[in-house]
Amino acid sequence: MRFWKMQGGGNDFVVIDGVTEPVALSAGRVRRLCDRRLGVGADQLLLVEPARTPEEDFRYRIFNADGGEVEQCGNGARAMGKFLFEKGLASRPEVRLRAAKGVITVRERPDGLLSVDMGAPDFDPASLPSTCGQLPNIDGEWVLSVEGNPVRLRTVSMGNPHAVIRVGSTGDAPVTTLGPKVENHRAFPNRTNVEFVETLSPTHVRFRVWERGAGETPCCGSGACAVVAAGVASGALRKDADIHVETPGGTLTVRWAGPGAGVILSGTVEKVFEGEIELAPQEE
Ligand SMILES: N[C@H](CCC[C@H](N)C(=O)O)C(=O)O
Repeated sequence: MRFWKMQGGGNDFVVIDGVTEPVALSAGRVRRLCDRRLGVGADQLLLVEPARTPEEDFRYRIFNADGGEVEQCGNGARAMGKFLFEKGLASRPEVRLRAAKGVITVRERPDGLLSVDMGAPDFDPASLPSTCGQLPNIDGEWVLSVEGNPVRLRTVSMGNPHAVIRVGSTGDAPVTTLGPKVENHRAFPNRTNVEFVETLSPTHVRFRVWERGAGETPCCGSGACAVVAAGVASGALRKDADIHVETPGGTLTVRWAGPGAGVILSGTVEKVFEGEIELAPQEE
């Protein structure tokens, strides 16, 4: 099976062309391809397939390293756009991708950055889905009990679920301890991504992320969108302005003009290498 290895902010992907010829992907095959010892290694696997309706140019499918197919991936959309442009499957400067929760448009900017309109955020906890709407709410934050301890968070759906937790400093945030407990909390029937965010100014945030189905990753595009949407909703971040979003793997620029507007995610993305991998048939 041929693939491209790509990364954006250190969030890395195996990208597969299912347009030129159909590709069958079982959860086991996805886990093998994403395995950093037994396969290529990646946070997610991205598969592009032919369009099914006139509203999109391609169908865009996302699988986490644990093999589960999910609704959205922002850095992945930017990588997929570059893949399609470089392989000549789409003509620059833009391409419409049908993700599980709607069509998103990826553009290559004159400065070479790839940007994507991720669509409007949904702050209704039920949209994640989650039962957080039944919890106490303090200043717009749900108070979730995690092993008896109160954790304040905002829920944001970008198509995929996000729980955004404010911290004093990302450096000592409990990403690997509290992250999985929130990811797998019964309040999130489909689990959730968990962001730990430190606001530095109305146009500058820093966050670390525990990703659903992948663990701590260096950068998360949809997470950056959720962080900025939550920050604008709380008044901590400026509306309709370029927000500088720092992650351990690199920086992204995110802009949200407010309710009803799409969240625009921009940043670099690169092809690391391309290759071919033999997979045993039993991994179908
Ligand atoms: N782990 C995410 C999918 C990948 C999101 C992230 N890599 C991004 O750039 O948006 C989820 O289960 O919803």
